[in-house]
Amino acid sequence: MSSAPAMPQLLVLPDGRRLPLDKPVVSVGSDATCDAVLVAPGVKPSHALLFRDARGWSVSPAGKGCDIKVRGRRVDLAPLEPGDRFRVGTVELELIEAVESVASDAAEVAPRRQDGRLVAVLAELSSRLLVQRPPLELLEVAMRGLADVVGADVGFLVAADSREGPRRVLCSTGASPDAAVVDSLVDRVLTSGAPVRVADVEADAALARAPSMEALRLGSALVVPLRVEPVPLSVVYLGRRLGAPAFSAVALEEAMALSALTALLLSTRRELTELRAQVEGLTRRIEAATFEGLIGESPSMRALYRQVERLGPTPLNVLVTGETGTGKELVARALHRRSGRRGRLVAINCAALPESLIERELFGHARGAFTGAGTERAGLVEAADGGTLFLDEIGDMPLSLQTRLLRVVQEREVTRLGEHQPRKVDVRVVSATHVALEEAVRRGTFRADLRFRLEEVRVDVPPLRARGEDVLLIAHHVLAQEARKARGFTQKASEALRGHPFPGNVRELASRVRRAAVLATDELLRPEDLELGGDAAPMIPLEEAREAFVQRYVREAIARCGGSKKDAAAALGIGLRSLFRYLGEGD
Ligand SMILES: Nc1ncnc2c1ncn2[C@@H]1O[C@H](COP(=O)(O)OP(=O)(O)OP(=O)(O)O)[C@@H](O)[C@H]1O
Repeated sequence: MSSAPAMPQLLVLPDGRRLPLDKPVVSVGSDATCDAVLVAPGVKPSHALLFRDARGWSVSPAGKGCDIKVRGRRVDLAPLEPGDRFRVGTVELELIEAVESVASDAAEVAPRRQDGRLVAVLAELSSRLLVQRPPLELLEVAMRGLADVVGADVGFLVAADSREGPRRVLCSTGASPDAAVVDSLVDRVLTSGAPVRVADVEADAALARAPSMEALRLGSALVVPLRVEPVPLSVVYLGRRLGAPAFSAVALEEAMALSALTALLLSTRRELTELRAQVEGLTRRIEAATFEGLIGESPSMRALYRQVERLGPTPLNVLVTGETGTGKELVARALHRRSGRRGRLVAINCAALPESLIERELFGHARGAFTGAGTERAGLVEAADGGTLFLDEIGDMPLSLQTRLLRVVQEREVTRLGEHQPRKVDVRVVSATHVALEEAVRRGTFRADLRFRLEEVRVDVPPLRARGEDVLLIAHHVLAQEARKARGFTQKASEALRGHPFPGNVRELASRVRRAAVLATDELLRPEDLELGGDAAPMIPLEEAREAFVQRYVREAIARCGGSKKDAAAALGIGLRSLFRYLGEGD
């Protein structure tokens, strides 16, 4: 930049258009936001980037799989000379020098700062963020942008892992980098975090002898902090050569503003990257933790999957028990799918229909069996022949119908209403209940013989609050299905989900997440979005509240012990096994 201004260059597009290369980085691709938009086979939305540095222009692919050929050879990075042709996908482009008049205009104005440069640099940085360049590359764009905006002849990005740690030059523009790392100005800014402007180096004898000033023959310098990951501490060092106008106070302000904006953009990018990684990690976990539509990786759910795998192929009638919304119907369907039975799964909810309707639906009827029975009709028992009959809320089956049902399970035959001749059926019955059938038997509302027939084996579905992290996996799964703006949960929301007792179990969780996803406007859902603030918690039985509190307290203790369950158990005065039990992760 200190030498005579280079001749402006143009990029010649296939249709003859000439794009002036008047910013430090020019993007090429099929996306409308690119500087050079090329809609052609083999051109990716963001395909190539042209950079300008002290040596001139270079071209590089904008991402993986973006094919670029210079002089017939595939390249990852190649310098470009005027007259060079290169291929982006199937399209050939050419770099040429601008005509004399443009060059002389530029030379006449010879601007140290060009209008719109700041905006161009920011636009460049944001568009790079969108194509997910590695952070170091982004820092380089930021550093080059800063140098460009303030009209510096040289620029370095110097980083250190600690205030006293060794300094490293991560990237530079305009000069060999070694000089800056031992500079006292760099030390000063790295230690204090405050920017420094030296308007006239020669006025300060000590500074004038500083290695960078001597080696690079600098007349003025700006050093500004840049606080962004992945380097804990970094500074941008900008210099103008002896004889050039000194950096003004405005230049320092501009450099600071751009540095702050860069930091903001890069930290947003980091948050987004983290969120993406979190979502990808969870998606993989969800895939690995899914069994026949049930999601869960907790020991209790894994035990359930094993039980379903074992029982599925047997002819045993299964009673599925569990609180409301725990997934009993999903378990019944899993049992059917794992049964290998060729018939259908036919379901009926015994609590949802009046007695007469259940009777007709289940057992079918002959023509004229009752008023309105214009035609004969097979019932659900027959429809489930060769398959599975799922009787949901079996505890609500009216006593009068229980005898007929007993015949189905005991004799394997069904008699339609209005008929006398039984028909043979081969059904396996899976029933579900959220109330204890023993209790119903004791009260006299359920036949003991029917209970034993239906409960040849029992599968207990655990409540959601006893499934540890499963709540988060299911929450993420529901959120992903909604495909709204919200893509994850804040740390606090995750904690609130883990701590909530969920009396309505998975159904309650799913509806909370769905509602929050529809209403929320941010990328991360907060506890308030899920209505998991203190007051909104529903009243629950004391025993459940106690369990939930203990679980939350134990989790908090683990967090306070830096994640060590052993230390947390010791601090709480309980054994490790008890700690796991309180966490709902079994003995
Ligand atoms: N482990 C799970 N993973 C993902 N989704 C689940 C899981 N368990 C249940 N669900 C979903 O939660 C909802 C309620 O499940 P389901 O109807 O099977 O519960 P249920 O115990 O039969 O309820 P009820 O006692 O009210 O009949 C359904 O939308 C179901 O898909």
